[in-house]
Amino acid sequence: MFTVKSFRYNAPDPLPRPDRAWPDATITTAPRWLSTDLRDGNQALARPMSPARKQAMFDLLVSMGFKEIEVGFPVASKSDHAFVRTLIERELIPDDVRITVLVQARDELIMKTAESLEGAPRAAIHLYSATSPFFRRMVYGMNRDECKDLAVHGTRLVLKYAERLLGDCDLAFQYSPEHFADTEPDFSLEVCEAVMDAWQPDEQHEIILNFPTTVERTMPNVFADRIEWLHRNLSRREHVCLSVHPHNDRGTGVATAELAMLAGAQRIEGCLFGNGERAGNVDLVTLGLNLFTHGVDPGLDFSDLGRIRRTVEQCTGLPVHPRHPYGGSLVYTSFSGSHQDAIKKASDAMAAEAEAAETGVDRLPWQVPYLPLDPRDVGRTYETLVRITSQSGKGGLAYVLGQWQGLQPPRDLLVEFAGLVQARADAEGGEISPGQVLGMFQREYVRALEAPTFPEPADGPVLTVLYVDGGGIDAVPDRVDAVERVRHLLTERGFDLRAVHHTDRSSRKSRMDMAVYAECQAGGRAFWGVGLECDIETAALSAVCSALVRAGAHLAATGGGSWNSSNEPKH
Ligand SMILES: CC(=O)SCCNC(=O)CCNC(=O)[C@H](O)C(C)(C)COP(=O)(O)OP(=O)(O)OC[C@H]1O[C@@H](n2cnc3c(N)ncnc32)[C@H](O)[C@@H]1OP(=O)(O)O
Ligand SMILES: CC(C)C(=O)C(=O)O
Repeated sequence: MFTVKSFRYNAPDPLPRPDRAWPDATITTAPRWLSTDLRDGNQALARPMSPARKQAMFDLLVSMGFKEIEVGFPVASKSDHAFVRTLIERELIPDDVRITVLVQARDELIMKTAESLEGAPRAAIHLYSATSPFFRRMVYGMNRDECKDLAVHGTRLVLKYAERLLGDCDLAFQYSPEHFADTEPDFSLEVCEAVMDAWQPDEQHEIILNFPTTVERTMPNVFADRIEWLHRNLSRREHVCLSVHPHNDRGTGVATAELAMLAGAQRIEGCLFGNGERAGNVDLVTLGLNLFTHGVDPGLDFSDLGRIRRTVEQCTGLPVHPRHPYGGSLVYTSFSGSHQDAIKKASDAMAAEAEAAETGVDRLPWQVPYLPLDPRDVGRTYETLVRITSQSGKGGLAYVLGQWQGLQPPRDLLVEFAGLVQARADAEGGEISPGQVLGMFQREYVRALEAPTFPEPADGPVLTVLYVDGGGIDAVPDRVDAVERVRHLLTERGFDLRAVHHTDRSSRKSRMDMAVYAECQAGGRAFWGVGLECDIETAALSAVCSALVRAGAHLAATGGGSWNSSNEPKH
């Protein structure tokens, strides 16, 4: 039985903050980003990245615009060390990019780490030591002072080896009190102050103080309170870059990072698509595109998110979840009818607005419901926007028919067709692909007219309405004439044609590409037929023929009567 174990687990104490200001703040600029895909991400893989994959990841990060890239833990393995050396010796680090390497506060390790950076034009050493009471007691066996001394000692060692080995390098320094979120706030501050006393940050030498959740155990607001408290209480604040390193154990890494920014964090460390230890590091794709969708420049290029996803999947060997925010294969796809209907209507409305304003849709504010952004802004197409299942309705079918064939069937036809598609989807239980939708539409409504052959209309159905949609009819100045020609043609043949409509904005592309939808009433219900032909007359005849044949077949099958369906034309 699953029982609550409050003796084992409890919420960390919040920091009393009666004067918190972050809830009223807004994010107006992007933070500095550090990608730790090649370090925290890589160390969490069952099969760490090969040199080629590391290089592909590095190239991707550079191409996206990352300026700070943690490239490994050089003393952890030969391959981490070799990768750092390759980047330096082959001069693969762009001038505006700083690589970072991680190391523990241990003499031998810091020396080797500094050695690994020899020849680098610019780099950062990232020193970490744990500060939480758990860790002090269970792992280090240290009291607070000893734990603080460990961090200070490590900082002095970085200074010592930097001076000895890295004189020509523009070297930055970063310190992380590991398990910060589980550490007493006053102790975190005390350790950071002591580290700063050793590093002596000034205008020329900032210090990056990086606060990790390490294991996410607090709610984002509790973390934000801590960050705001540090932001206000750290000395030498103008020389400190306040950085955060959220993990995602509670599934709130993104919220933690965003609230931390409100609270004063200037830099975020994370991984693309949230790779990293356990439930991952904070996802930089989501964070960046959250900014983008609020109109804030993330400073990172997400214009080809498909390429980013494929590269990350190849490098890590981990698939991105289909529902992953912004990048998942399904996140711009809607299956349910009312969503599809709204997407179709809003897309059409935006296209009309753009046309009226003589501008592109991409110049208008995004106003399509159920879609967080225009998929084209991240290099995704509209093709998979709408997928048809038993949850779909006429709006979705209108979208598919419009998108794939430029067809704009009238509403009543769509209502009928939706019934047919839904019956099939219900029976088969799966998705009906666009190809299947088009095939069903073709088989059901469209009949090629090899010769202008007709069933006799005499004692049968009444042809009520025609909808004409064609590039030709829109393009030619005599479009009224064209419609009149059709009316004449059909009435001459004895059809009682009640109305002819034509589309205002044709989606058919060429003059030779006409769509005509004909409705006839028979046996108390409507039957639709569609003609897709090169000229309006043939398309109209074809549509009428199809509607009549369908009506005739139905009446015959239901015993509702029939009419003379001779194939001989009247004329
Ligand atoms: C939250 C994070 O992601 S931190 C990054 C974690 N990444 C890694 O651990 C990958 C790289 N690390 C390694 O490959 C190895 O741990 C090495 C190469 C650095 C060291 O290996 P080993 O000497 O065999 O040590 P091992 O990892 O088993 O034990 C760690 C020792 O370092 C101490 N230690 C752990 N963290 C730190 C630290 N930040 N600063 C100083 N000492 C530390 C431990 O207390 C332990 O001490 P002990 O030898 O007295 O028991
Ligand atoms: C080294 C630090 C920043 C870390 O990875 C963590 O605490 O999660």
